[in-house]
Amino acid sequence: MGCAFGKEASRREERGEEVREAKAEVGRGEVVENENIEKEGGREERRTRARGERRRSSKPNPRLSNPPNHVHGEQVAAGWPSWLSKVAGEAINGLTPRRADSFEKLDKIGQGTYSNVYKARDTLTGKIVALKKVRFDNLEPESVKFMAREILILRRLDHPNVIKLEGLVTSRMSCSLYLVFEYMVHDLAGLATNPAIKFTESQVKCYMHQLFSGLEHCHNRHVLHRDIKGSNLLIDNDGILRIADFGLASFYDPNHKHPMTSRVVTLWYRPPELLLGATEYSVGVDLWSAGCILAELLAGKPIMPGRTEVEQLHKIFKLCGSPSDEYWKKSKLPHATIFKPQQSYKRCIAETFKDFPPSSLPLIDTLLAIDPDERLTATAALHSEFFTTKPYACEPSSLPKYPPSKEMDAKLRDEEARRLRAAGKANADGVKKSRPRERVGRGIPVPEANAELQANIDRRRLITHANAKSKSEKFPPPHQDGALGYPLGSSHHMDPVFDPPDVPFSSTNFSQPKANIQTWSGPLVDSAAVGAQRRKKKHGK
Ligand SMILES: Nc1ncnc2c1ncn2[C@@H]1O[C@H](COP(=O)(O)OP(=O)(O)OP(=O)(O)O)[C@@H](O)[C@H]1O
Repeated sequence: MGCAFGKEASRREERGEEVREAKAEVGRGEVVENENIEKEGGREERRTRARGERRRSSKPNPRLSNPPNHVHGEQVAAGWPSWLSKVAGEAINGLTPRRADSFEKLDKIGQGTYSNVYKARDTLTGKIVALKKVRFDNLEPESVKFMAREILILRRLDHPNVIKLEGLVTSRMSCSLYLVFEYMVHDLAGLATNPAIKFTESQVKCYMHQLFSGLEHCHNRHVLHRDIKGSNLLIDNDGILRIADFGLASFYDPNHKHPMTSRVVTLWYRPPELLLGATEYSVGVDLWSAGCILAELLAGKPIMPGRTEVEQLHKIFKLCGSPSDEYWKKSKLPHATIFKPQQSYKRCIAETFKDFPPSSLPLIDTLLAIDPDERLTATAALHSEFFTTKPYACEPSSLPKYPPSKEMDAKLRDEEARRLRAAGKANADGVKKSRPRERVGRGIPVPEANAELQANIDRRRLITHANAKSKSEKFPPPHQDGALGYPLGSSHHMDPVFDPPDVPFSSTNFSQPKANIQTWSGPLVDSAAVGAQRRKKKHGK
């Protein structure tokens, strides 16, 4: 997407339109379900109509509209702040807020683009919970509406493999809102990236079975998650996996395809149709991500860690084959002409993953189909050979009890390792100075994928802080994506030069996990200290 968008985006930025356009992108994308969320007023509506885009109905969407006055009054009387009831009345309908002082905050356990997550004790029940504190910049209606959509979606779902919203915490005078969830001690990314943990085939089946069951439920309830990745798959101490973070999720209508934004799903797990700009898509997007996760669990590392959208598509085509001419013609994807590779690639899933259990290959093959219509549904995946041949999925309760492990811990571990490597390198440099010949023939270091991911996350945070809180801005705007190694104004064609050499997936070892794994990853960030640091920075600016 690099430079065509990049130039356009810089021009827009010059005109001061970037933020507005980002919102409009979401507005265009989700006209039907989120009509009232994403429309900003008459001007936007006129623009949509002028484009001739389909609108299901001119009636307000009752799920998302402001409540009538008497409901608003009732909600305020029940303890909800007026700003929340005005903008997100439907999302909180029928609920009563819990008071913040009925929870005891214990630790900060996670940080998202627009939230901080804390471990806390419910003082009424003694239960340990996770409190997701949603940040609102000046109570901007846009960000409140996004959070309202997340709440509405969470309330629509009820399944053992989907995180359960247990309540909301706020008060009439409060400017913040906490979402209460059951506390989950691990996430799949944290476990999968722990070098001390190697999953067996039946353990991989156990996690994947739970993922497909959760996805089946979401899709049956007409919810697309749109950000399936390891760090959003939370796992408790009984081995139960729950799909979490519905911040990018959307309702969809399987019978009436409607346009949605293509700027969703974390890059490594983003399907080709979204990279190519598709705005009409369906459950296939989540199934592509699930296919990436299945292969990642078996390989022991992410299978397509692209650094830019261009590089991501290139990695996809190299593994999954470049699309046929028929597909290019049929799909009419907006960026097809820009991204069509000059060279065609043969699909090589079976060769690349030759060491994987044989029953996994047909499943991976169909989940990673370039054409989303060819991907299995979650229900079909659950009935696939992968789950019906031995070794069967183990029981979640038989999974080993791991020490707490989250992607955040893995990042801290990576940072520590990097720090140690840097320190070692500094020492070695001192030594090398006296022995220059040793430098000859040194290997090229393996690219640090997580550093890229971290850079992305940091940039996402920057963007989110800088702009209005549109969830579509979680991903770098195209002109910034260009800055990641795809210079503005250079060729749009994918050139293998941009793709670092891939490491083959050859030595996967399905060994039993070690019994006594002690890989505690250091103290969690002290929220008070972080808060103080942030305040300092803010005032320092
Ligand atoms: N129920 C929970 N139990 C334990 N930890 C949790 C829970 N929910 C979230 N977390 C932790 O907090 C982190 C951020 O939560 P979440 O992904 O919901 O927020 P977000 O702002 O939408 O994040 P992102 O920017 O990644 O989309 C998660 O990666 C996870 O580590």
